[in-house]
Amino acid sequence: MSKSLFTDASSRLERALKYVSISDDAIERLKYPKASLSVSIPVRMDNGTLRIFQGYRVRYDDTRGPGKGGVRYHPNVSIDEVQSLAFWMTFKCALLDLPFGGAKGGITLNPKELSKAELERLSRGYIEGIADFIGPDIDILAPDVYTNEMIMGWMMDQYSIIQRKISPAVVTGKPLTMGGSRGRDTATGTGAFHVINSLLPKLDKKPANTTVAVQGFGNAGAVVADLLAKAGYQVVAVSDSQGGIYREKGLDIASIREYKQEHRGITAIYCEGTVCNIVEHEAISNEELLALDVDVLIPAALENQITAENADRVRAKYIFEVANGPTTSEADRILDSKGILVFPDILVNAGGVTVSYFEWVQNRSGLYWRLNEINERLKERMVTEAEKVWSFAQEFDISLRNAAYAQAIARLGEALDAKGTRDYYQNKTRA
Ligand SMILES: NC(=O)C1=CN([C@@H]2O[C@H](COP(=O)(O)OP(=O)(O)OC[C@H]3O[C@@H](n4cnc5c(N)ncnc54)[C@H](O)[C@@H]3O)[C@@H](O)[C@H]2O)C=CC1
Ligand SMILES: O=C(O)CCC(=O)C(=O)O
Repeated sequence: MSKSLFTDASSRLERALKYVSISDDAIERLKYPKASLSVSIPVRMDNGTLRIFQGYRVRYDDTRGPGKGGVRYHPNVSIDEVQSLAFWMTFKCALLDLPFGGAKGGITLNPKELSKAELERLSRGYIEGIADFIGPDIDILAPDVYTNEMIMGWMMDQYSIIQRKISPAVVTGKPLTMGGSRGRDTATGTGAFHVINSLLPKLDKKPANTTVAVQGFGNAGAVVADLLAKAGYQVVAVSDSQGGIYREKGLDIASIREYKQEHRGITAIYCEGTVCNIVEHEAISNEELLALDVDVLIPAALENQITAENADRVRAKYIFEVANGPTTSEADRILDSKGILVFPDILVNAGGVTVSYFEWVQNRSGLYWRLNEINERLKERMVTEAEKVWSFAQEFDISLRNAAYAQAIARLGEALDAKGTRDYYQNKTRA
């Protein structure tokens, strides 16, 4: 039987514990999710029938602050996946020193099959189901795969209706007009760009002689591809769920982004003003993209993409994980034995939750920041944490993943011990 995603995810905790000293009580607490909720969501479809959808929210840990994490709409969403994503959020928020714990949510569906009205009823129904489990000081939602600012707006509105007060801080990634933050839509890709652009020079890589392939051309992948191309990197391949495109001379990412917005798919296109032409390229599968002979590979779609089955075929020198959990722990060992450096998800994709934190702060203070203030603060945080992970890995000669986890675990251990085990309270209530 294959390992569950959560078993695989938690093996990262086990491995990194070697490099940090925290109490046995804290270790035990970190092995289990604090609370999980599963809800059935009845939705009246446009044709009059009633359909029941399955939704989840898991709050993995809230020792350092309220739970924080996105909501995914995807056919493969399961409690195992949501729990793993909530686990990763816990270590990500601790690594970036954000005053949040980790949480995540999801609904099992193919959102492309629903009309806009059905999606709205579903999103509001999800909030009805989990309203008692979330809140600005309890657990705060955000976008993830196949959810966006429109959906976040509906969720925030529904929560406010239930509470009978405007509660913008319960959801981040909202439309600007509903209290969203400038820069949240591009934050994940922008944060990843800063990590890549600040760490590659340490490996003597300059943009012009660095080729890049990006798997997943959504909110996270398209933005990082665009920023890398603008900075002079050679982005030679990109893909979405339908497959990918490869062009040895490099792709015009800005034109491909525009094309994708209008047509939903991707093609190698070059636009000058209003004139666009499809340029010669090779159509490749997602599997082929992962095996391209490039310097940098950026998985930015889903988990479990680089596994024991295909890790041996990876030829990139550096992997920057923009997706959550794209590399399995067995694949990690194979990549390591081939000398491929993996820059871990909990560092590389943390720009999204960092600007979500800024949005939450703005909602609570009522004072809204300019885009350049957001981007400067984001850059400063990402570069600082990337440097710390890099130096820790160098100092102890360990993988970047172990270095990132060790630092996050140290912060979590400190917070768990500061709260104590609450034995006194529990014994008293039992007596
Ligand atoms: N949106 C955010 O703020 C954050 C997202 N992430 C992670 O980044 C990854 C991507 O998320 P988003 O860009 O937000 O989602 P999105 O919904 O905006 O885009 C997903 C992209 O992946 C493509 N895709 C789906 N299945 C694929 C497959 N099997 N192979 C190749 N491409 C596939 C889709 O066509 C789409 O282009 C996820 O792992 C997510 O958890 C991580 C941190 C923050
Ligand atoms: O912005 C957030 O709160 C969380 C984004 C997210 O789901 C993630 O980082 O995986």
